[in-house]
Amino acid sequence: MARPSRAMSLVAAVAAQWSSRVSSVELDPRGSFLHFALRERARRAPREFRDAAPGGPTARCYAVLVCGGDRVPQARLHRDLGDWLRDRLPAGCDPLPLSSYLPRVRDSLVRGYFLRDASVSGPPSLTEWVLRDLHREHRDALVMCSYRRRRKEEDEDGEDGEEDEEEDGSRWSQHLWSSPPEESQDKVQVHGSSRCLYVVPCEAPDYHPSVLNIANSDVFYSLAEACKVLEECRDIIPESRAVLQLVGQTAAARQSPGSPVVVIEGLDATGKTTLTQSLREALGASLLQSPPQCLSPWRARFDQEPPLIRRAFYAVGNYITARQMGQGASQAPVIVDRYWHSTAAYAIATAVSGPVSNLPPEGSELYLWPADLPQPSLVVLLTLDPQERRRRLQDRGQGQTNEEQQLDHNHLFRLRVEEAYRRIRGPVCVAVDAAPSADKVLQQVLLLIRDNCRS
Ligand SMILES: Nc1ncnc2c1ncn2[C@@H]1O[C@H](COP(=O)(O)OP(=O)(O)OP(=O)(O)O)[C@@H](O)[C@H]1O
Ligand SMILES: Nc1ccn([C@@H]2O[C@H](COP(=O)(O)O)[C@@H](O)[C@H]2O)c(=O)n1
Repeated sequence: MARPSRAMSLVAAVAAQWSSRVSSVELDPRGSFLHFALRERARRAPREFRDAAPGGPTARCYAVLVCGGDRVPQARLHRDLGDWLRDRLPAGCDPLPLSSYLPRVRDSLVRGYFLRDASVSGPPSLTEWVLRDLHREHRDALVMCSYRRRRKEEDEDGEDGEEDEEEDGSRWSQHLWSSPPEESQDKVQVHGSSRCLYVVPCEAPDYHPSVLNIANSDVFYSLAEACKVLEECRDIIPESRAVLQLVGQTAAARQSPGSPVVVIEGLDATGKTTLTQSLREALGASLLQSPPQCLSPWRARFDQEPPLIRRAFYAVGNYITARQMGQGASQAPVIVDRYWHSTAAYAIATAVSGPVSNLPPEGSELYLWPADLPQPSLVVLLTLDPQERRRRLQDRGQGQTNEEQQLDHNHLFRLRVEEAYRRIRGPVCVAVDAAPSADKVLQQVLLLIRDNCRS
């Protein structure tokens, strides 16, 4: 695993803020969460925590949070960490996505994994040995904690005289690993002071925790913000230099081209390629795409990267396409296959899990168009029912990208992408049913262009 290079500062900051932070564990991809907070006074752990935690006197849970170092190596460490843990941990100890954040505080979220260890062999169990190795190697980049059930005799009455009535203990405590765990006793040193914190109930957050960090981590609202990420990648991903060079050659795009610019959006296999080609012929238009052709040599490379880097690449692609739009539209109409709506909708729908209700609320600034990105004259969203889309995908018989496969397998993800498309503002997209024949869809879109675009 790659190591983030510097800074203990965020690690220390997170450790110092425990009693203000909320932890949210994603129990399954359908979006059910366990939320808990930490307090110094003894209290019962929330019911969901007790239900999720394994039973038995040696049961432990663990949290591993990635929060030291610069954001690029941090994002890559988080990506690698999940696979690393899955490869090494015993069966039944699957890493669950964990977010730790200050409620309603933008950019306060740090990510990691929550582990439930039901081993009867410990402590220390095999899981704990694996985590000790990890901690040794990434002490500057990871915050690690263990959680254990309290024995009845350990605690006095808790808040409001609440007693720990259950025989096996309904209180759980968190212990932060800051000294080498082998040397630690029951109470692990917490940045110089010895204390344990109790796992306590808390309110569910207003929105999905990831919403706090979407701006300029998943969705970039200016060329400068996207380029900053690629600049930070220069040494780790040499291909980012080539991409930055191309952007450097991109003169500021013109905001008001002469002829209409029409963007066609939609999920895979909804008929974008078919329609854009027919529109080109029908209107004598030029045809563009985002990401633009000139970025094709690097696309697969950036598709392997975590969202921070991958999304910055697609964001930059829109600005290059925008310049081409400005040039093309001075002569004839321009048709564009995907643009900003795709970049933002997929990014938001991936950052947020679970049902559509977990998306940032309608009207959120996260759906706003970047001020420095030229807007097209019209955005058409092709919609198709899932069965027909799957049939078209199968008929076409090409390989699918990971995200396409996810769309197929994950009904909720598809719904989130479609809803995010609809919520984006700048130009809003006009939905067109793509189920009729290709010619009928073409005729309908030609009508829309005639009614909505000045030439
Ligand atoms: N209106 C239509 N009716 C029936 N089949 C269609 C229609 N439009 C396109 N198809 C067929 O559906 C398949 C997918 O179409 P197309 O490649 O145009 O979609 P796409 O949105 O560009 O996909 P991707 O985003 O994955 O490139 C193709 O086999 C195409 O021939
Ligand atoms: N403007 C864009 C275009 C695409 N993406 C990402 O690429 C995937 C879909 O691309 P296809 O070639 O299959 O059409 C999709 O998963 C998006 O994440 C983008 O972000 N911005």
